[in-house]
This record gives sequence, C-alpha cells and structure tokens, in this order.
Amino acid sequence: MAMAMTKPTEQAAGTTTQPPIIDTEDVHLFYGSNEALKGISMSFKENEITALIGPSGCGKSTYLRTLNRMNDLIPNVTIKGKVDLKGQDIYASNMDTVRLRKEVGMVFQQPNPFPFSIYDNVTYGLRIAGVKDRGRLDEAVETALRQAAIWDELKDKLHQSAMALSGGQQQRVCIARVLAVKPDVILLDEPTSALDPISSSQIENMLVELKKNYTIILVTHNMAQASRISDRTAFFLQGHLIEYNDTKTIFLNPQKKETEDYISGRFG
Ligand SMILES: Nc1ncnc2c1ncn2[C@@H]1O[C@H](COP(=O)(O)OP(=O)(O)OP(=O)(O)O)[C@@H](O)[C@H]1O
Repeated sequence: MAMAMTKPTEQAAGTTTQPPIIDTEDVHLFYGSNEALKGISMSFKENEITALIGPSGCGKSTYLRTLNRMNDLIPNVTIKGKVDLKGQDIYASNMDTVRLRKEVGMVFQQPNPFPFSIYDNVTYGLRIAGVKDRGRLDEAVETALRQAAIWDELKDKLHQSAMALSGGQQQRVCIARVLAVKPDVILLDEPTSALDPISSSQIENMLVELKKNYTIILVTHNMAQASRISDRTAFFLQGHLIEYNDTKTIFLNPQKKETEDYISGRFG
C-alpha cells in the first residue's frame, strides 16, 4: 500500500513554544531483517495524554518501547533515528537505562504485580534506589496509592499480598509502583484490555487526573477510550505513522483516508 509521507509532527506542533518532553525523529526499528518501524517522527507535550492506535501488528507497542529503551531487552533489534527526552538523546552510549526507566515508567497489558505485599510492590523502586527511611517509604506508598485512586480500598491491607487483589486493583497497584519513583512520563500498553468495564473506567478517570502532573502515552485498541481520554491521537499502519493530530480531529475530521477507514471500522 502506498503510504502518504507528510511529516505528521508538523500537524501536531500547534502554536505553543513549549518544547516537547519527548521528541522522536525518523525512528526505524528492525527485528532481525523485519522493519517494524519505518521512520517515525513525532513529539509529545507535557501534561497531555496521547493515544497510539492502529491495527494489530502496525508497530504501536514497538514504538512505545523505543521511548524507554525496553526494546534493548529483545535480541536482534536494531534501532536508528533520534529519541530525545527533555533534550537528551536516550540512545547515547552514556545513558543510564535504569534511571531512564524511572523517568519514563511503563505499565503493561497484563497486571504484573510482584509476589510481595502491596506495600513492598509500591516501594520496590525506592528500595532498590537505596531508600530505607520508613517514614519516607510510608509517605510514598500513601501518595502513590492515592494518585492511583486506590488508597481508600487498600489502606487497611497494605501488608497483604498484591497477588490476592482483583485484576483492576492489581493494575492500579502497578501504576502506583510506577508513580512512586516519580517519573516524568508514563507509558501504558493496553492497560485496560484485560479488565472489566468498571475497572477500565476507574483507570481512565485516574489517567485524566494524572495528566495534571505527568505526560501519558497510551497504546489502545479501544477507540472509545482514545476519544474519551486522550488529547492527541496517532494512527499507525504497517510501521508508518499515518496521522497525528488533536483527538477530535482524528475522530471527527481525519485528514487521511487510511485513518478514516480505520476509525470507521472499514479495516483492522
Ligand atoms: N519481540 C519481537 N520479535 C520479533 N518481532 C516482533 C517482536 N515484537 C513485535 N514484532 C513484530 O513487529 C511488528 C509490530 O508489532 P507490535 O507488537 O509493535 O505491533 P502492535 O501494533 O503493538 O500490535 P498489537 O496491537 O497486536 O499489540 C509485527 O510484525 C510483530 O510481529
């Protein structure tokens, strides 16, 4: 299929002069010889939610993982192009990837709590960073669980196993675990697709609250979710970024035929 190759970043740049928190340019990613990302240029503004949408296999998760170098953990991956976080090249040889993944935290599709207590899950990142002060850890647990909108439900069972919680509660604990290390950016890869509608809606409401303090980038197959909570939406197809714009424009007035076909359910 012929892909329109206008530079989508320019559509999304708007008139603000605030520099993007993440800026990516011409990102290519190969799994062996399979080119999964074919030159992605897009940037993200602080305190916004961006949704990445597109049919299965179009490269959304792969692109998300380039933003905190999670693809480094996969063998035979080659990445070309630029990914800057607050003006710093995250692929520079001196980049501390542990620190990077604190600044750009990640939440996965399946809730993945550690087989520890709720308290130990939320304090995990702080404790490996050497924080031992009980008062500081207690405060961090309360703050993160409040931000994840689950403090009231869990405050009396912090020392129970996180594995015994429902899927929706586990996912909010996983989000609290990311929040506890005070990231700038939170990447979420289909965070509600394994959850029931009530848990999904609690997480959506939480994300809208969180964007006051964080930049949020979300892969979702749920177009209603993208249109409900995101400020901007990026449509991917076959490793290309087809269109990136305000969410309203993408859903109500898409500029590209491929986007229109996808959001109207004509393919994918
Ligand atoms: N670990 C991997 N090793 C090899 N190829 C991979 C790997 N992960 C993804 N791919 C390939 O890269 C391409 C993009 O996959 P990716 O998972 O990024 O797509 P996606 O849009 O997130 O799909 P989905 O919505 O189904 O999760 C696909 O062709 C896929 O098979």
